[in-house]
Amino acid sequence: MIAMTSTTDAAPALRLSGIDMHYGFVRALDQIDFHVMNGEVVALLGDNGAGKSTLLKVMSGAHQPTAGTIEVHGREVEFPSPSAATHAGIQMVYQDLALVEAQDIATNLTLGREILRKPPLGWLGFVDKKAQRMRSQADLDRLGVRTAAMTRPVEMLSGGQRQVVALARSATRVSGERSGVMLLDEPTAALGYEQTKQVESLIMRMADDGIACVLVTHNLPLAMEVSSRFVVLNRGRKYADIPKSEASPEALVGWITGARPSMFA
Ligand SMILES: Nc1ncnc2c1ncn2[C@@H]1O[C@H](COP(=O)(O)OP(=O)(O)OP(=O)(O)O)[C@@H](O)[C@H]1O
Repeated sequence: MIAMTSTTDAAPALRLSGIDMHYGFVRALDQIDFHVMNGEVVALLGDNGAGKSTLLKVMSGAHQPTAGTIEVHGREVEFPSPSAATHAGIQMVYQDLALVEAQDIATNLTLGREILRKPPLGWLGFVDKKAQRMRSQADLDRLGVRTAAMTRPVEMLSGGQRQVVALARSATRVSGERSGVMLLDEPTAALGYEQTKQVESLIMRMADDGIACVLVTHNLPLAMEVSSRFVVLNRGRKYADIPKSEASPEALVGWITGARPSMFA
């Protein structure tokens, strides 16, 4: 259920306040405040077990927080399920796990937004494969993504190519939505140089289109390249919130390893 309060355009695309999350006796998140504006890429950094994935799962409706509130464009919301978050314009990239192996790239890119053939075949649910291929290719061209031929089944793609297709699919779903928020969990894990560069430019293009992006990654060069702000978690607490102008790789490593004192304790 989505509870509505007032909305303002200056409000963050997504804001979390006072978020606690427990796994049994483990306190994975402790009073986390977080926000991301439209057109901003926020890197969520931290050592193993810091709470990054848990926070992303709270944002995507996969986990319900023990305490705290979530707002989308100034409206207080509740995400009892991932579909409630998707309905509010929040897309989580599930990488290759959510692709349909036996189907081709175009079919995967248009899942849930199929183009039907003209009636009467369209009334019976027959899809227009040619139109789907053309739209998928146009979407990928617009996003600057190059993969295999649109007719290639996903099961014949490399792990890296699958990741790029999954990311592109989320990008096409979220683009054009005023409140679009993209959640990316390690989007370049297992990617080669060329595909990592494609993912970098895809993230920057989404931000240019006004999409709010939250990037969880251990890949500091990627984070430095695309992010406008860096939020560091440490043992479930927000440890630092650093604008790009103050961030250097050395400083970020210092915050991640806990060597520097907290600005926000
Ligand atoms: N399903 C679970 N059950 C119990 N504890 C969990 C579960 N998932 C995560 N945790 C614990 O919650 C804390 C935060 O884990 P989380 O996966 O969010 O960290 P992370 O920052 O994403 O780590 P990594 O970089 O290693 O993926 C850790 O102490 C972890 O052991």
